[in-house]
Parts: sequence; structure tokens; C-alpha cells
Amino acid sequence: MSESATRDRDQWDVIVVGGGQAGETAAQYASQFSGLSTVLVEEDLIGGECEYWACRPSKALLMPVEARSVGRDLPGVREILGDRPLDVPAVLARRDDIAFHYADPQEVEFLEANGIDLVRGRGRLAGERTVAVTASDGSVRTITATRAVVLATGSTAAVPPTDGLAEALPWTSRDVTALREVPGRVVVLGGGPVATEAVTWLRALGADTTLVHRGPRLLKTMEPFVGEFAARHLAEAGVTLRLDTTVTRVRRPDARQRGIGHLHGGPVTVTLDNGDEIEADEIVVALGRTGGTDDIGLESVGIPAPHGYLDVDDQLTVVGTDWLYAVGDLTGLALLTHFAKYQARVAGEVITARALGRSLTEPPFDSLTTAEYDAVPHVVFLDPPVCDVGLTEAAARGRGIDVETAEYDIAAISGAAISREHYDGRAKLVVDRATDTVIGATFVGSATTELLHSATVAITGRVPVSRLWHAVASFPTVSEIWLRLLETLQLGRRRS
Ligand SMILES: Cc1cc2nc3c(=O)[nH]c(=O)nc-3n(C[C@H](O)[C@H](O)[C@H](O)COP(=O)(O)OP(=O)(O)OC[C@H]3O[C@@H](n4cnc5c(N)ncnc54)[C@H](O)[C@@H]3O)c2cc1C
Ligand SMILES: NC(=O)c1ccc[n+]([C@@H]2O[C@H](COP(=O)([O-])OP(=O)(O)OC[C@H]3O[C@@H](n4cnc5c(N)ncnc54)[C@H](O)[C@@H]3O)[C@@H](O)[C@H]2O)c1
Repeated sequence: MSESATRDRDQWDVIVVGGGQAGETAAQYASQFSGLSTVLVEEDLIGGECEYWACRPSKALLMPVEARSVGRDLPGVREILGDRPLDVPAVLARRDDIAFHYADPQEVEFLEANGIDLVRGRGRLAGERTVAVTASDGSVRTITATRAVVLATGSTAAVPPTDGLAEALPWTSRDVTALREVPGRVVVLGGGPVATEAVTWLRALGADTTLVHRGPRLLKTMEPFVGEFAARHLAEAGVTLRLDTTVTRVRRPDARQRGIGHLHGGPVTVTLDNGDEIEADEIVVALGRTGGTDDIGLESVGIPAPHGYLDVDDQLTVVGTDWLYAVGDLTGLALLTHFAKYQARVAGEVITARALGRSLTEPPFDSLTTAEYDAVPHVVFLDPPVCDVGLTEAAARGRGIDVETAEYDIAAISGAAISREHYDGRAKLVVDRATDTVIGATFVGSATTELLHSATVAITGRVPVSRLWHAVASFPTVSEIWLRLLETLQLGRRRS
């Protein structure tokens, strides 16, 4: 049904509030095999952060960075590239293509193809199974759901209460991914994926970059060698790193909102805890996210969200209800598009099973209706990239698991050494001794991102290490790292 055709309707089986990747997928999965009528409520562009201001545009900005590095490291290509800088207008033009030129007809088409209705406006719970939608003209309509309401309102960039930071109108992830001009000098605050990725493309596009991070290590949730690897390569690219450093004060006398991706005013002065001052043309805040629980009417149904995220069970049902679901960033469980969509698939199947009166513990729903979090894959698209899945050694030991580990230098693998002249990379496996299965894997280095899924399959499939011996990787691919890791494990076992 078209958007205009939904105007006179006020009831559906399922209402989904928030049309990001999580919301769109929940709507699709709740309706596709159930016959349930579903409506999506979205106040902005359908597709959410990922499509326009996060994953897609950021990766479009990063791909040329790594491609140039690999080319510069390969005789025959190096000579063609020379020291030439990236073609900034061409990179930004492709970024715009990948971000669908900040318009959503392709998503409207997806909804129509899947029989999902659309109501544009801001949704707010107004009681059980009831949502009040405020349109851009200020008019409010109330719609109700016979079965379920799914909240998928995502997250936004957090701006902490540092003296003068909010008043300086810093760039957030939206500005830095949708940048229209490259700041001459830029200070990036943070040490997580957003900060490390953003500083990578800003530097490659020609900015003089400083990254300020309060901790001693970048990407602190990953194995320690990941942060060291990332810091080394960022420094080699010319990024100034100020680790173990806190910003105490920000001043920007001429702060002006000039639109997403444009400089937000004149020069900004950033004061550090050791008294140093950095002057820059822009400041980027990449210090985590705030869950989208603000002003969505949770009080109307008595649901608390003290930490800004909603507590859900493994069926994505909001704790304390049997009709309200939450998926994606809003749950705060894994702020990643692939996990947002995974949770949404689970929630959609749960809604379907419950509507059809089917058991969640019998086929086909038994395998589809419980979300698991043992193997969340993270890829940070740095130059070179880093990635992990499952538990780090420290996290596993913290849970009392008796682990053995294997580490290996990926540069020693033929496939890696052939792929570029100065390969730099490392791999680590964490194995649970009791079950003889892999519970964590980390890879850093070129061409490792596509390798990660093999580890995800090994972990979720609980494949015994003894069986992995028979999973023979092709020569000469970087995947042969698996053999070296298994040999390293064997060596340790035979010695002990
Ligand atoms: C810079 C950056 C890069 C990233 N890169 C990656 C990556 O490479 N890979 C990856 O997996 N993840 C990445 N992420 C994370 C990823 O973007 C999020 O996990 C993902 O977008 C979450 O999807 P979501 O649908 O839960 O939320 P969102 O994308 O935030 O969507 C929520 C939607 O709800 C709408 N909405 C909110 N409130 C209301 C309301 N009351 N009524 C109606 N509509 C409402 C919003 O307008 C929005 O469209 C990145 C994040 C950032 C910031
Ligand atoms: N490639 C990817 O998959 C990708 C890329 C970008 C973002 N993301 C997702 O987006 C989410 C948000 O990323 P992020 O990097 O903004 O957040 P993050 O939470 O991962 O990292 C934020 C960093 O800022 C620090 N910090 C927080 N508050 C601070 C303060 N007041 N002062 C100083 N330091 C402070 C934290 O210690 C942390 O190191 C992540 O959870 C990630 O999953 C994923």
C-alpha cells in the first residue's frame, strides 16, 4: 500500500517505530510468512544511520585509502600511483553515490515490495499497543497494533558535558561521514571505531589530524595488540596521537551551525589535561552513543530506561511486557548493523510464531527465535583493517574459562606475502580447553576482513579444533593462517 493510501487507516497487526536497518528488517520478518499487516513509522530518511551517515558512507570514504596503500606497496602499481594524493572530489562523489544521495526512494520500493505500509512522522508510545505519530506539519494521528509494537529508534552520538564542547557545535559522526569540506586541521576525540576510522579518512583526504583519547590504548575492547597495531599505522600515516589524555576545555568564539558536513564556525581551541592547547578548524566528537529512548513515550506504559537503552530478553521482548519489542542499537547490546538486523530477524520470527500460535521451542521456530551473543563480529576498516569475533583472551579468563591461545604473524603466510611487499598482520585464536572449540579470534592486516566469517562459523558451529584440521585453506590465500594457528596449538599441546 502506498504512503498516501495508509492515511485513513488507524490499525495494523504490527507497528514498527524507527525505519533504520533494524526497523525495516523487523517489519519484513514480522510480515513475510505470517500475513500480518505491518506499518513502519519513520521521522527521517528510511534506512537510518547506516545508509546515510554511518556504515555505508564511512566505508566508501575508507576503501580508497586502503586501496591506495596496497597499490603503493606493490611494485608495478606503485610506480603508476607515485605520491599523488587522493582525488578528494571523486572520493566524495562516490561517497554520495553509496549514501544514495541522501534520499530514500530505494527504501520505499523495498517496503512496497514487501507489503509494508509507511507512515512518516515521529512515533511515540501513547499506551499499550498505541502509537501517536506527529507529522512534520505538527498534526498528530493515533494508530494501534493488534499484536505487537517494535521499537527500533536507534542511537545518536553522545556529547559529554566537557566545558565548552557542546557550545563549540562539534562535528558528530553525521558530519564526519557526510563531510562537504575537508578541515585543514582537525581534532578527533575518542578511541573507538568511529574515532579511528574517521581520523583515517580525514588524514587521507589531506587534513592535519590529532586524535585525543583518554585511555592508553585504542580499540580497548579488542586484544591489546590490535590497539598497538592501529596506533602504529595511524602514526605512520601522519596522525598525531595523544593517548592517556583528557580534554578539559573547548573554546570556539565563532561557533555557527552551517549544515551537516560543513565547518561549524571558526577556529576551535582544545585544552588538554596537561595544559597543552591545540588549535584546529574542526573538532569531531566520537565518544560513544546515546540510546534512542528519549521522548518515545515509555512512561505511558511504565517502562524504565535508566541507561538510555531498553532491556530485552533473548526474544527481544521488552522486559515486563508481552507485546513490546526492541531491536538494534536501542537495546545497547551490540551497536552494529549486522546485529541490529539479526535481532530484528529474531523479533520478526517471534512475532510470527506467537501470532500463528506456534511454539518457540519446536521446528521451525526453535532455531530462529533466540538471539545469541557469543560470536559478535567486529570489523574496523582501518588501513590496514582489524577485526575480531567472540571473546578476547582477557574476557574469556574473566569469565573463568580455562583457555589456550595461539598467535601467529600473518606476514609469514605465502598468500599475505604475495599480496603486498610489506605485509603487517597478526592473528590470535582463543580456545576453550574444556570443549576444544574456538571461542574467540582476532585478525589484523590486509585481506583479513573477509577471513573473519570463517571464525564466526567455527564459533557458532562449535566445531572441535580436531575437525578444523580437515578444513584445508586454498594456497596461496591469507586463510592459510588457520593452518599455522592450528599447528601452533598442536605444538603447545605436544610440548605440555
Ligand atoms: C560512523 C559510524 C560508522 C559505523 N559503521 C558501521 C559498520 O561499518 N558496520 C556496522 O555493522 N555498524 C556500523 N555502525 C553502527 C550502525 O550504524 C548501527 O549499529 C546501526 O545503524 C543501527 O541501526 P538501527 O536501525 O538500530 O538504528 P538507526 O540506524 O539509528 O535507525 C533508527 C531510525 O529510527 C528513526 N527514529 C528515531 N526515533 C524515532 C521516532 N520516535 N519515530 C520515528 N522514527 C524514529 C531514526 O530517524 C532512524 O531512521 C557505524 C556507526 C557509526 C556512527
Ligand atoms: N566498523 C564498524 O563496525 C563500526 C564503525 C564505527 C562505529 N561502529 C559502532 O558504533 C558504536 C559507537 O562507536 P564509538 O567509537 O562512537 O563509541 P565507542 O563506545 O566504541 O568508543 C568511544 C570511546 O570514547 C571513550 N569515551 C567515552 N566517553 C568519554 C568521555 N566523556 N571522555 C573521554 N573519552 C570518552 C570511551 O572510553 C571509548 O574508548 C560502536 O559501538 C561500534 O560498534 C562500528
